[in-house]
Amino acid sequence: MSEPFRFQLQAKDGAARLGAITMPRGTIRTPAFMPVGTAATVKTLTMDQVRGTGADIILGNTYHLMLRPGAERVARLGGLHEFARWPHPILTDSGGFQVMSLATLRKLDEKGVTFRSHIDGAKYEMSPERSIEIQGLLDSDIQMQLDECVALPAAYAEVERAMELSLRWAERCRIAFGDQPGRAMFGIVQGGAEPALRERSALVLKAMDLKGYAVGGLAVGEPQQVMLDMLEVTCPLLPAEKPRYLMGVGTPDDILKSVARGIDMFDCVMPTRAGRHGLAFTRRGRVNLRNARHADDHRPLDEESDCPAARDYSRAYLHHLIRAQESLGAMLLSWNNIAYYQNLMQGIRDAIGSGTFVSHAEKISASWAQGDI
Ligand SMILES: C=CCOC(=O)Nc1nc2cc3[nH]c(NC)nc3cc2c(=O)[nH]1
Repeated sequence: MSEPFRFQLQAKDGAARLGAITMPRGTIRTPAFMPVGTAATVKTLTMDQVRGTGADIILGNTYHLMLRPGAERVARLGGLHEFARWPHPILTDSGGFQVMSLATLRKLDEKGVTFRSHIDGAKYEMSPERSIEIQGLLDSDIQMQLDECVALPAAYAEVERAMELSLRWAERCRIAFGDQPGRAMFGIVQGGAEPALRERSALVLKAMDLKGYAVGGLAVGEPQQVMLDMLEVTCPLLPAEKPRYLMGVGTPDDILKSVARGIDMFDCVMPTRAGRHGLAFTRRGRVNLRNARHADDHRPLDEESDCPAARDYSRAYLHHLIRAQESLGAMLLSWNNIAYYQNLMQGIRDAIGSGTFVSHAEKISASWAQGDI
């Protein structure tokens, strides 16, 4: 096979990049949005629906899957792609972030994190080596290093300690991952809102010559401008010929502004979580279907959409389903929102390809500001 993991930069428009990652299980068109498939499912949607929205890759969560159904069990069942019937690329997180936000009785030291399951209280130890082993058992295509992400604001010394630990863990993950053609391991740049720490983290990870680089430690409570400032510090220090992944981001506005600063990959629970709570993303802005003003509105969310959830159902019906807490409501809005995000990404890719990204981003943002829609 040709190069088993290849990132091609196809065009640039300012700092925005158009590219493609080619892997054995398929090609990921960048800038890319990765729907979050936490427990081997993109909540409420079939994988055919997810694929139908244009997604090239989904995200799986190591923390959830190691607890239930268990990494060894998923391996016995043929790996995550077979288990969940998603034959395309999957990126798995290392579990670190989830452990620190979901597990109880967590302890973190040089060797890794120890914690109790939020499901049954069982005790687990997660070292950098075990995190890579689990991601391999899941048959993950893009694996993440184990890292420590600190919530912001945080003291400089705390951010520095976590960043240096994450660098030592990156090296241990690099060694544990070894050489797996067709798979990739990404490093995660840490450093909080401190330019000097971001610079050190980026340069040390760059020297490890990894296949791709995530920017972590952001979208953890800081203002959007702080996040964007850290991207302007970090992205220029990362190798231009490697993909850059901004973790946990974000709203459509976050994505436009982060693409403009050199980010290639995104993941966020926003479209599916908001959908389950009745919030619809549309070309003209957000629509809260819980609101009674939709009770008699026979219009669909977007008559021009290629997604049935946006085109074929009245707002009145969606309002009814959400108010009645019918599961079809959560499914249709999650479907609409994932389709909206994928259409947003396709528009971004087309604009970078034609050198019109700046005006495209302005047009998209202006269309949201139409208020009452
Ligand atoms: C798939 C992700 C790979 O996860 C890891 O292995 N570690 C990791 N995950 C993060 C997830 C985040 N979500 C947000 N905001 C919603 N900020 C995040 C920051 C990190 C981070 O610094 N590290």
